[in-house]
Parts: sequence; C-alpha cells; structure tokens
Amino acid sequence: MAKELDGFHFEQNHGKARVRVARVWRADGGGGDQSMVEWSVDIILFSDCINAYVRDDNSDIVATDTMKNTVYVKAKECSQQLSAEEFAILLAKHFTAFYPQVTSAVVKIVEKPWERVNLNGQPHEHGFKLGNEKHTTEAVVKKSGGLQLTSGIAGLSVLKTTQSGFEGFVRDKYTALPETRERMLATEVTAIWRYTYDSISSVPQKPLYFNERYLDVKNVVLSTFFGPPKEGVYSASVQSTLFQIEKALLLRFPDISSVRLKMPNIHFLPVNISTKDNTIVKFNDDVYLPTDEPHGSIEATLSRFWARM
Ligand SMILES: O=c1[nH]c(=O)c2[nH]c(=O)[nH]c2[nH]1
Repeated sequence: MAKELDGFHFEQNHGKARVRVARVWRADGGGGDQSMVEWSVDIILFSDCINAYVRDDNSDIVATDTMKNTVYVKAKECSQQLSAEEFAILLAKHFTAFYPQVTSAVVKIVEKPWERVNLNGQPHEHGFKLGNEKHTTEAVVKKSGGLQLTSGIAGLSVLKTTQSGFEGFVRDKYTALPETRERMLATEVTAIWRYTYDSISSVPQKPLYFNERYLDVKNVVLSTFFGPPKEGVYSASVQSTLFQIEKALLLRFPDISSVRLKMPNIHFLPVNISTKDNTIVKFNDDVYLPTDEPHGSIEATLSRFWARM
C-alpha cells in the first residue's frame, strides 16, 4: 500500500511466509480412499496500518501469527478436497472481507508432490510417495472481488537423448562451440500461466478444476518437448522448443491468457580424452559429462494481445 509520508513516497505490506499445512480427507467412516495435500503457504496483506510504522500504534495490524492460524482454521473448514488455487482464493478472499483495513491480499502456495502409490497396478488407498515437479499458484484478491490468478509447474526435469541440435548461431573470434544436429537436450522447466478469470465470481466451480488443468498443461509441455514416442520431434534450439510449448498452451487452453517459461539449457558435454600420442576416449554420441553449471538461461513469455503477464 502506497502513501505520501513526510514528503516521501512510502509503500508497505506484511504477511507470513512458509506456513506449512497438510490436510487429509478421509472417506466417510475412515475406510476406503483417503486423499491428502501438503502446502507451503505465503500470505501478503496490503492494508492501511501506517501508524504502526510512524506512531508505534499497532491497532490496525493483523498479526502475522493470526494469519498463520487462519491457514489452519480454513484448512479445517474445507471438508471437501480442493485445489491449491481454490484454497489460495478462499484465504485471500477471507483476509480482504474480514478486515476493513485490508485492501488486497496475495496468497502463494507451493504444493509438495505427494502422489498416490500404485502397488501391483492397484492404487493404494492411503499410501503416498514423493514425486518431483511441484504445482504452484498465486492468487491476488482485491476487496472488490477482483482477482488475478496464476498457476505454475516448478522443477520439471526433462531430457532427450537425440532429436536436438544447434546450428547457425553467431560465430566470431570468441566462439568455440561446434554446430551440431545431434546432441542431448536437458532442462528443468518452470512454467507460470495466468488465467483469464478476473473476479472471484467468474472462477469455475467444478471441483478440482485447477488440478485437472495443471495435469493437462503438464501433458502439453511434455508432449511438445518430446514429440511422438517413436519418432520424437527435432528441436533446433531451446528457444524454438520453448516457443512451441507456449504456443501450444495458448492454442489449447482458452482460459489461459499468458504463459512464462524458464528453460535452462543443462549441458551434457561430449567426452574426449587424449594424450598427445593417443586417443583414450573418442566421443561418438555416446559418453557425456553431465553438468549443473554453468547452464544456459532461456526465458520467454507469450501472451494474448489483450493480456500481459
Ligand atoms: O538451444 C540452445 N540455445 C542457445 O542459445 C545456446 N547457446 C549455446 O551455447 N548452446 C545453445 N543451445
């Protein structure tokens, strides 16, 4: 929240970060399928509480400890399983509706990737194991009911052993990289997409709608990155593959208005070892040195004309 203060411009907000909560939903009577989520919740409130900064008067402050408690109260009240997006909206709406001085609230959630275990092809009723990539979301809610909603995937590590190359780039006296049509391609995808829903009342009411969307988006990312199982699809650069993913997402999902992708180029370097007299290992698209750093950093946002991330 911004204000003129003693001839200066002042902006402030406060909140609670990394409130961890797990919620279990048990079928009636406790038998049968049980489901669970584990969330790390960040809350930021924009509220009129200037007096706390300038007059040692805390009477307008919603304590961050109260924000933390609210996460547990609201989790308790959710008797049906819901998506991280729905919980973020519900919490943010609560803070703006319940406190007169709160004008807007931001709630971010990172969901831990607990997945139901399959044993001998059978889904376990109450057994979960930790997967890899994470479902993230951020809801910004105004007192008026105005909404900005984004969701994301973090840490989706993917690699293909062929169907990737990099040619025709700038060559100058600093350039050593050979051109190639055969290399490994590895990245850790971070995707953030914005939904078109601009008010709380316009959000789809279908249960777990956003979980379904998350899985659909992940599917489009994977199928565009890899191509069909047998022949795959050639990637001329990380940039080209990144753009194809973003375009596929906007063409497929009308309720997504923009997509940001980060796709670091995680290099697998050809191994060649030789002495001045003989060759010990000669690279033949077979032995690579995996690396974490340095890595290429490639990032882009694609938006519909009327929407900006
Ligand atoms: O797909 C790539 N994009 C680049 O911008 C780049 N730069 C580089 O050295 N290798 C690659 N690969």
